[in-house]
Amino acid sequence: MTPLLTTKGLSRHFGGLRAVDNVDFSIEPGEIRAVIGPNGAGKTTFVSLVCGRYAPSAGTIVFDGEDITDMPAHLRVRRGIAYTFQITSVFANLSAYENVALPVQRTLTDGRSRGAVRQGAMEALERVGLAARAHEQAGALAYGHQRLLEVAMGLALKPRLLILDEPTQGLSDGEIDSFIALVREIARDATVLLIEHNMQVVMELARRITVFNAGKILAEGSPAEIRANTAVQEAYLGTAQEASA
Ligand SMILES: Nc1ncnc2c1ncn2[C@@H]1O[C@H](COP(=O)(O)OP(=O)(O)OP(=O)(O)O)[C@@H](O)[C@H]1O
Repeated sequence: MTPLLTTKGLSRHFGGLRAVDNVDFSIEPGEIRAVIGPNGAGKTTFVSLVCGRYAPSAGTIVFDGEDITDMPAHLRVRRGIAYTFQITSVFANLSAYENVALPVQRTLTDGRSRGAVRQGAMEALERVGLAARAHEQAGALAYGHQRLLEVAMGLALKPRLLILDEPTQGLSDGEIDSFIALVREIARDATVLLIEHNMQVVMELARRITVFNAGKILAEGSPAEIRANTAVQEAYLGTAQEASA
């Protein structure tokens, strides 16, 4: 199968720091891929390069056969790459509906008809279970609902690749279970790249896991392979266990 996204030798330096260092990565269409690794490993920087928020210091990015290395972020959105931020980024003073209507408008090239905006926005809110709260002010929603609203904002772009950066951070156990079901549903027609610290979410959702450490890919494999990998245990799972002990 032809990969949906491939990076070759992708690097981003901040002064002397190699935040992302010579990364060769690829993801197949329809996959749910988890990206894990200790704090500061370079995960957010890596996906920021993919979505065009940062320019790489070196390397190439190919999306669906097209070299997008130098493409501005808004054109990558048009190609189907959507990114939801690590930190809640909803517009607090707008309604849930208005938050989702904005990205819907970005996808419409046909004069932004009100009917099409409404349909796209309501569809995205329904998928995350927020349709009944469409007219509530986003800033007044519960934290878990704000995170779901962000996912709806990503879905409103009708992405082919949806990048979720720590989407379950701050969610309750019940909300995490619903979130797992939601990502499975999203993956029926999109590829999902998920940066995630919660290992239960990672192990349940991902077919393959990519482990970052110090800007490089330390390991890649199935959940079982990653669990059994001693280098990963030392670099990440070990510290995670210590942290939760
Ligand atoms: N804009 C920036 N300027 C300077 N250094 C940066 C910048 N963005 C990230 N870094 C540094 O790059 C390294 C990688 O950071 P990054 O946020 O990509 O890691 P991460 O794996 O996403 O971590 P976390 O799990 O904590 O989100 C860190 O040392 C970070 O301090």
